[in-house]
Amino acid sequence: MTRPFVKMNGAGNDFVVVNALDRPFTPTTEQVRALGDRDTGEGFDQLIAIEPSETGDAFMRVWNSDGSAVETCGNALRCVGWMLMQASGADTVTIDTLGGPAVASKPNDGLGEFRITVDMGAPRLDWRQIPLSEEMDTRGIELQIGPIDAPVLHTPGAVSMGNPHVVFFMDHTPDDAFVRGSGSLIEHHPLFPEAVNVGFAHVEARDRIRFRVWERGAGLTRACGTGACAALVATARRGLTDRKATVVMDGGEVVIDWDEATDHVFMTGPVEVERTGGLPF
Ligand SMILES: N[C@H](CCC[C@H](N)C(=O)O)C(=O)O
Repeated sequence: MTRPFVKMNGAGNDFVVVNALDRPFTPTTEQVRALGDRDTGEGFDQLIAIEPSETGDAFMRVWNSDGSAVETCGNALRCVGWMLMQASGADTVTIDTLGGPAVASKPNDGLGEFRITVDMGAPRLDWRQIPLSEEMDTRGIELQIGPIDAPVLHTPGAVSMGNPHVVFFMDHTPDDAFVRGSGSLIEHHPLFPEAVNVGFAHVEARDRIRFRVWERGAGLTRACGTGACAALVATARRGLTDRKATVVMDGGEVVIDWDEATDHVFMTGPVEVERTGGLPF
């Protein structure tokens, strides 16, 4: 019995999204890796399953392309939110994740129907919530990165959006070699017991960040929604940006607004449907 899926992306971060509302979907790590292979499988950054939820409109389960099951995925929350609103006609939906609930809504920003706003909830900023393996001020953590002695990599910020992020404050936009080399070295650094998504934020203005990312379990991707949220929070905490900024990533841009009254982070950005298909299980 094949399982239909929709291939989607949010700012170029791409997903295979399967419907598990009527039938459980429990892929093995090897099956996820095989599906994620861009040469021999469907190819994706993350595999997403929409499951029933007791408390929300649906539960979103996330696997990285390396097969690791993770807490949440910001760009996928926009895609799943769009799908659920298309199916129900609702203007807002609540999506539960292992990283906490998120509320997706239509931004009505006059920029068309393929844009969704997600209330990502409050950032988690205590060292134990990232988590880090020792107590530190998460506005600027002390990170020794082996052979790399690049001053630009000193005292990054650490933020959790339900998943762990470290954000480096760059004076330029790094090239692929730097993102791959530094990101792959830092992703499994012992300071991060659950590993970490590695972001590089080049603040171009108080309301504009050029952001590149090496994702935990997926490598260099064209965008990372939770990473964009973490970048805004980390740069705002350092006084480098206002609490609202456009985050420009390789595959597109999102607007991140860290609301002072609620402490919630709101992300608005694009959704794209690429194609449909069927999985063999
Ligand atoms: N690689 C992430 C999961 C996907 C997050 C990203 N694609 C997003 O849009 O937030 C992690 O291991 O925490």
